[in-house]
Amino acid sequence: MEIKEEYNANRNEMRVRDNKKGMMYLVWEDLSVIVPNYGNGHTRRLLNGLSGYAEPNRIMAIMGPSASGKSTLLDALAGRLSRNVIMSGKVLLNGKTKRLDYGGVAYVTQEDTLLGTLTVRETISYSANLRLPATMTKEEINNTVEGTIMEMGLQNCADRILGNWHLRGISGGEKKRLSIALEILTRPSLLFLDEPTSGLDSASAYFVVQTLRNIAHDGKTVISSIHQPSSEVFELFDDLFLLSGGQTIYFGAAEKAVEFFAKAGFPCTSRRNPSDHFLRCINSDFDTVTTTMMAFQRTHEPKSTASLMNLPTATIRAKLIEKYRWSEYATTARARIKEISNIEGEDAESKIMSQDNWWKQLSTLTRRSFLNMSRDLGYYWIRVAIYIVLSVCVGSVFFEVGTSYSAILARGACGAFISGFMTFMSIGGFPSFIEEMKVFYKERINGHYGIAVYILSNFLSSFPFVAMMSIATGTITYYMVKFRPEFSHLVYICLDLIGCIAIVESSMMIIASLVPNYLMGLIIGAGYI
Ligand SMILES: Nc1ncnc2c1ncn2[C@@H]1O[C@H](COP(=O)(O)OP(=O)(O)OP(=O)(O)O)[C@@H](O)[C@H]1O
Repeated sequence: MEIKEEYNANRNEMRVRDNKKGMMYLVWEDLSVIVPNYGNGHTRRLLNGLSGYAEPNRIMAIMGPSASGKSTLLDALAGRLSRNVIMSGKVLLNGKTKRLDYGGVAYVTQEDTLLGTLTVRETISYSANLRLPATMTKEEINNTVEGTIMEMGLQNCADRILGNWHLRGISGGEKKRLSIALEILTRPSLLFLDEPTSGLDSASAYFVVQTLRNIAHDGKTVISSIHQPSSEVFELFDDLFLLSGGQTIYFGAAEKAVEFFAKAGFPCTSRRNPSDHFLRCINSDFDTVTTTMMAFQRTHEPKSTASLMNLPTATIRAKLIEKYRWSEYATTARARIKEISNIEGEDAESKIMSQDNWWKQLSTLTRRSFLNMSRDLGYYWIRVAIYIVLSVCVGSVFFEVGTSYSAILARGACGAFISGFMTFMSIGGFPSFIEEMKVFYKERINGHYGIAVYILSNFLSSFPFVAMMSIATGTITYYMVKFRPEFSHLVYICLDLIGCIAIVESSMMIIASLVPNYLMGLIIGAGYI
């Protein structure tokens, strides 16, 4: 109870601060996205001349059949389109043309990118320490973390690990709620969500959208794509953008969508879920199947739907597009777009500029990375064991290699073995490393921290493991083989030096097993620079 009260007090404080920062009005006009080289030199249109707006205190649903362009629209608005597509048209934030890769904007992706070795509470806590203002005290941060856990209904799994490819952890729905929790933690002024309710049961979906609605009605702008919401969930949305094949079927107040469909000649019966009805009218993916099923369906469907069955969906879709274009809803939307385009809000604070707590970020990332490495068996522990076994093997084969003539060849072979085996084994850390890279990429694109902080934190967190592996393997091999240069023979001096170099090199190669971390960080970093 106490935590909840303190959490609310913190939230009120953040609310006042955020309101000072200003609200976010987003407008897009004649927005098109094309793929120029879509096989055989064809061009494919993913979005076709879309116009709309999103304003504070409202939550918008982007709905449409699969592959209708919902994620592409969200990506276009959030400035996250992939490089192989071309965007045209205008996207204005508070009346200005800008990329949205700066402060106050958060994006919850469809895929949950999380570190499987951490618990729910740890994940939220590290994220809070990375992103909440440096002025907040430890207690305030803890209260915010606990409050967010409660808000997303994650109390029961707060201390369970998330799980990854070899560890069973929390469920998919809990992961989804955690991904949302991470983004709402800082109460962003503009929040994009790509299918936040996928994988959730109907009650969880309702509570999640209810929370998003509360956030929106707190002066924030929330835009979310959603697949088939229940009627209760649908009612929570203020605005609706209905898409099909990258074209606008309807844009306006969600409660008026049913009226639009009725006026267009495709009414939804009172007992039918409106979102089901809309999708049924505009999903033309199965038109050929529909034709063969028509006869069967006409006898089984409710009356209003049966009337739809007489037309192929592509025809219904084309009619709706045309009706919307000349409707009062489109006229109202155009007028509001014009109004909002002229609203001059405050600039969003740059994320890069807001990174005033560099040291805090470095220590948080280092601790998180160290915890991840130490908990993930595959990252270092298994390799430490294998390296030690391998050095004992190599040491036994070349045990006290001696100074005879045949020892010349043996020394050469030993050097080759050491560097070969050890280098090869460095690949073992890759799966864990790839998981971490995905998290880094997501956090980097969301502007949580800079590349330099990430690379440095990686170096610091992996240093104890590298030192342990190098010392263990290098020492074992050196003492078993007994590379001690015989100063009377030049050949031995050379070979032993090479052997020693090989041991050093193998240690370096173990360090090189970390190099991917640095290299990838640098490569990605170079991409950003
Ligand atoms: N970068 C890209 N290059 C080529 N095709 C793309 C690209 N991005 C999206 N597409 C295509 O555009 C279409 C729309 O994709 P999008 O992910 O926006 O659909 P969606 O409505 O979000 O679908 P779903 O509900 O299934 O997630 C798909 O056919 C997809 O293959």
